[in-house]
Amino acid sequence: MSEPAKQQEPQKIDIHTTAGKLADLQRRIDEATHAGSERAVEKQHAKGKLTARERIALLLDEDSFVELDEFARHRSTNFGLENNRPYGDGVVTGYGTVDGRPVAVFSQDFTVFGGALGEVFGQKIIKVMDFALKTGCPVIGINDSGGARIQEGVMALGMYGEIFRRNTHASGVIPQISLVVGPCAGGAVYSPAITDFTVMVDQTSHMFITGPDVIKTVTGEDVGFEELGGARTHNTTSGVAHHMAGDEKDAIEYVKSLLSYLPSNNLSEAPAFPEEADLAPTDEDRELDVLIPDSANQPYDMHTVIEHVLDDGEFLETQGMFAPNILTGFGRVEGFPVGIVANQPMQFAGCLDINASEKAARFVRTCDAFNIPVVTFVDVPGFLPGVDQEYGGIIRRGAKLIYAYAEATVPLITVITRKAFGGAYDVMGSKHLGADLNLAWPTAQIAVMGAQGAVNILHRRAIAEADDVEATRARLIQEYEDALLNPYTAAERGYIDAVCMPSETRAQIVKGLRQLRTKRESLPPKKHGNIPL
Ligand SMILES: CCCC(=O)SCCNC(=O)CCNC(=O)[C@H](O)C(C)(C)COP(=O)(O)OP(=O)(O)OC[C@H]1O[C@@H](n2cnc3c(N)ncnc32)[C@H](O)[C@@H]1OP(=O)(O)O
Repeated sequence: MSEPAKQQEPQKIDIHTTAGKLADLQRRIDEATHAGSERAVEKQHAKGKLTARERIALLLDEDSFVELDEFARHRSTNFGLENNRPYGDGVVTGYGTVDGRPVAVFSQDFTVFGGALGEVFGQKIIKVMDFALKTGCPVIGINDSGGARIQEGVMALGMYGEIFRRNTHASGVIPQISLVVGPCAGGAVYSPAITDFTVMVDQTSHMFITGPDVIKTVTGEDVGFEELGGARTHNTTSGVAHHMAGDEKDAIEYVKSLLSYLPSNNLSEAPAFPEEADLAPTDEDRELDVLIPDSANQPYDMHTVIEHVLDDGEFLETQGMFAPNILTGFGRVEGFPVGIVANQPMQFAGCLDINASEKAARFVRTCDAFNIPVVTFVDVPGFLPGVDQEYGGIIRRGAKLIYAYAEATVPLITVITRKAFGGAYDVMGSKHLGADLNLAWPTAQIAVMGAQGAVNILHRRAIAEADDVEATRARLIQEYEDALLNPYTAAERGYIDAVCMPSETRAQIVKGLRQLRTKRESLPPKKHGNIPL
């Protein structure tokens, strides 16, 4: 249990006078803002962590924070809790602005009851979430907590359930961002998991359902906090987190950057800084004309393509450390936010696998929910082969990406830079799934499969019977490449709207997005779809 906050010297305040009542309020405010003991604050700082209020101060514009429920406190009498009733009950909630735009925030205070969530604590979070939903502003949850307050039992669990329900109802209506800057354990992890983005800090953030001790007892596995649920693990292995920050300041800056691309709610426009682009190809644009290697097996960095298209080359990557074979993130074109999805030939040759499919699907749905156009860059040789992929459910999990593109009604522009083979061609924002503008570079190869595989299947017998096997194979490969590995067969059928020079890509995307700004499309009415989960 936390130490009671250091009591101030009793002041001679006559609360029967106006001056006394004002002084009494001041005293209470002071008590509320110093709810955690000095020792607990020192411990917090010693761990390299900020306090709940310091975090809010860093996140919000100066002097913009308006606190709610500062004087709320628990009414629990279990285990002597009645002798320790700090104002605020261990969570600071309220609203304010980030870059002048309204947001709601809750910040769990580890210096009070280890940030553990009780009934009143939960009610405060619920209230501020409801407030955010009613006013249509993003909610940022700062998580640093020992989880359900043990002394309050089922009331704490009930509150978590209420929070999860609100997270779900707010999903796709207002942006929800979780900053995990300390422990977030047990079922408590499911609130951040439902939100749109989770940001963690290296070494000081931990998320897990069951901790190392329980795991050791149940399964015998030896694992430390960091390896089990640290920021690196959730950014590289589980995909739970979207960014690993070096410290809390960096984490908060990332949250602010994310907010700069997102609208306040699903009915409002994302922040834009319109600036008419110069469409004449520049020397920088022409760098793309020499990007694609002559050999189809040689990789290149898809970041280069993305940065050539986005304003000032600025790309805010999400889940940059997870499934690096696909890139997702935000940027601007002519000052308007866009979401980017792109195969990355530098990793697994850009193949789609389970992780990449889920990462991209979630991102496309986030963009669609918040009316942010999606620009997709395609260089995909297919799905990653492997028994573990099949057993892991690549069929149902890969299907999520199809589902995400097919139900998206935001402007969709797709550019095929090189390979678009097999089912992966369909999946990656194809015309057939509903993309509005599909472009291809002259280097595009749109086909059922690559030349080697195709020739082995189509001409197995001819190759086996040939006098010169290698020469025959080479000739057949050449024939296949010349006949099918190009963008023109697709262009003949209108599956590709235009084949353009790589250096024209930026101008094509600018013009396309201008035209699509008035796009309106709706899906058949239904309660909700049944995305393969
Ligand atoms: C639907 C949601 C269901 C759930 O949340 S189930 C999960 C329940 N929570 C847990 O199992 C985590 C319990 N806590 C811990 O393991 C550790 O406290 C934790 C989070 C790793 C932090 O460790 P340390 O940094 O060493 O800090 P510490 O243990 O000294 O804790 C600081 C003060 O906070 C208190 N505290 C932490 N978790 C609490 C809880 N759940 N309920 C009530 N009090 C809790 C702890 O007793 C300590 O108090 P004090 O400063 O000694 O007075």
